[in-house]
Amino acid sequence: MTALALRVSGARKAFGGLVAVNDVSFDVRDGELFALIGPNGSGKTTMLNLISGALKPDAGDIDLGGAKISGLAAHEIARLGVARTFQLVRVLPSMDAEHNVIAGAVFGRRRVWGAEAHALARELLALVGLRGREHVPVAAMTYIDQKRVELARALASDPRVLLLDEWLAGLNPSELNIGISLIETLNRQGRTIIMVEHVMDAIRSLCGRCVVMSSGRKIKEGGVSDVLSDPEVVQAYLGDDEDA
Ligand SMILES: Nc1ncnc2c1ncn2[C@@H]1O[C@H](COP(=O)(O)OP(=O)(O)OP(=O)(O)O)[C@@H](O)[C@H]1O
Repeated sequence: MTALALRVSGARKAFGGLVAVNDVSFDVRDGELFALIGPNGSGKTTMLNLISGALKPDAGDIDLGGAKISGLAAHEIARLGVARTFQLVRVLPSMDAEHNVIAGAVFGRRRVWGAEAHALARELLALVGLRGREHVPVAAMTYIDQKRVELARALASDPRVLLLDEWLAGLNPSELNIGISLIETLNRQGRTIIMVEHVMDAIRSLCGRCVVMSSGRKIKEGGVSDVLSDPEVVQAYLGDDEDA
């Protein structure tokens, strides 16, 4: 059996009276492509923020490769091997694509500099479909290309766990197919990925296991096809539609 990459045990985070993440636990093993799903506002992004250290849990523990990371600062967690993309892309707009990726290489787990960092950046930009666009300022790129840059930057740190927060959102159907096969390629290369996603076809085709959150709680965990046909899960999503 492969090693444990990430363990979340009893994580809790409240914003005032609102418990956004309520006693959530799950394990992700090395090499897994794992989904965190649930209706809008169920706590998925907050859970990613707890893992990456953008927020500190009020209770519970998060371990990376068996070592406790909860409570550490975000930059320390990044160094230890957690990288992420954001729901609303965060790139350095005045810099070109290559320098954005180099920034990831410098601050992550794999610290490379100089010519090695440039070569790594070019390799990763090619992997995400941006060969030949290394020197385009990111501000001049389309949204999908900015997402690609952000993903390449996250990969540049060689993370043990990669967090993708709705990376496929906003893509048109052909971009979506490209995005899905890119994530599949990353996982086939051995990358451990936790994806928060609303595109269910992508979850079905990509992920082995998932956790479903609703109102801050984990309501289901298991194989994707079993979980998505579970009546409680269907009801959680239908309830969300009625609220919308
Ligand atoms: N910084 C914050 N301050 C106060 N409330 C917050 C904060 N961040 C999130 N929340 C609230 O916590 C709850 C969970 O939000 P979160 O963004 O984690 O959900 P989500 O499942 O990622 O939603 P979506 O699918 O819409 O992105 C929501 O009610 C949200 O309004």
